[in-house]
Amino acid sequence: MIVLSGTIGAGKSSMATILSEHLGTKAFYEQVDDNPVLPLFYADPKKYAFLLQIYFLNKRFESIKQAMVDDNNVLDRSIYEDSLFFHMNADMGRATPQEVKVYDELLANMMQELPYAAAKKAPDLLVHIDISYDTMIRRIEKRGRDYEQPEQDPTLVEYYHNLLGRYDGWYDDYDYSPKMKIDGDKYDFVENPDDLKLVLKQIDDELAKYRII
Ligand SMILES: Nc1ncnc2c1ncn2[C@@H]1O[C@H](COP(=O)(O)OP(=O)(O)OP(=O)(O)O)[C@@H](O)[C@H]1O
Ligand SMILES: Nc1nc(=O)c2ncn([C@H]3C[C@H](O)[C@@H](CO)O3)c2[nH]1
Repeated sequence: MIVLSGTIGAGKSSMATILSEHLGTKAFYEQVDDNPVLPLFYADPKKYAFLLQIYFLNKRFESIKQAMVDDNNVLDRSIYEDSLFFHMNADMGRATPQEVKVYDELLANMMQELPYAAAKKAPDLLVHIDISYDTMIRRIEKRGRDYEQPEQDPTLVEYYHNLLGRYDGWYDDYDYSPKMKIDGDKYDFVENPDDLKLVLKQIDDELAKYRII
């Protein structure tokens, strides 16, 4: 299983489609447009942070179990990043210490089940798409989900800065599997075929290095 990571608008869903087609495997997407809790969370984060987290945890676990059935399926975001989101929200006062404790214990418990529920526990390769704040905002605007727009909710500027800041340390500390970074500012793998070729070559080389393909 290949897992994509990166902040909001990094290009994970786009890359999940591209990479799974390239490898002839399946993509497993994050539940976003059909997620009933996400708009509620953006409207009232304090009330809905915990519920949203349980929603994502449940859906993510389901996707991991399905994705791990066959080799080289591609997962749009890791379960570890959900925890990053929640801890950041908790530090912003949007979840109680009790909710954090329940979430952390539930996550640990569910992770212990993975070896039984699926062939193995960790991804084969983490592909992290790294983007700057400016690119993040441009992509969020380009995609146009109402509730993510800083124009509508100026508090999102600080939220997005915090999130990006946490991602740097998160990637450096990540050690569950081999990992690689893609420069999402430099390579427009969505609209530029030459950039796409270069990015796919970087991923193929890394997969070959670890004998994943
Ligand atoms: N490398 C890229 N070059 C140009 N446009 C891109 C690139 N990556 C993504 N985009 C565009 O940016 C927007 C966000 O991309 P996408 O939905 O794939 O991000 P994501 O990481 O899955 O976001 P989220 O975590 O919020 O679901 C889309 O409109 C997509 O077409
Ligand atoms: N609070 C919170 N916790 C998560 O685990 C999480 N995972 C994703 N998201 C939000 C970010 C994008 O708006 C949108 C799509 O990634 O969903 C999350 N929000």
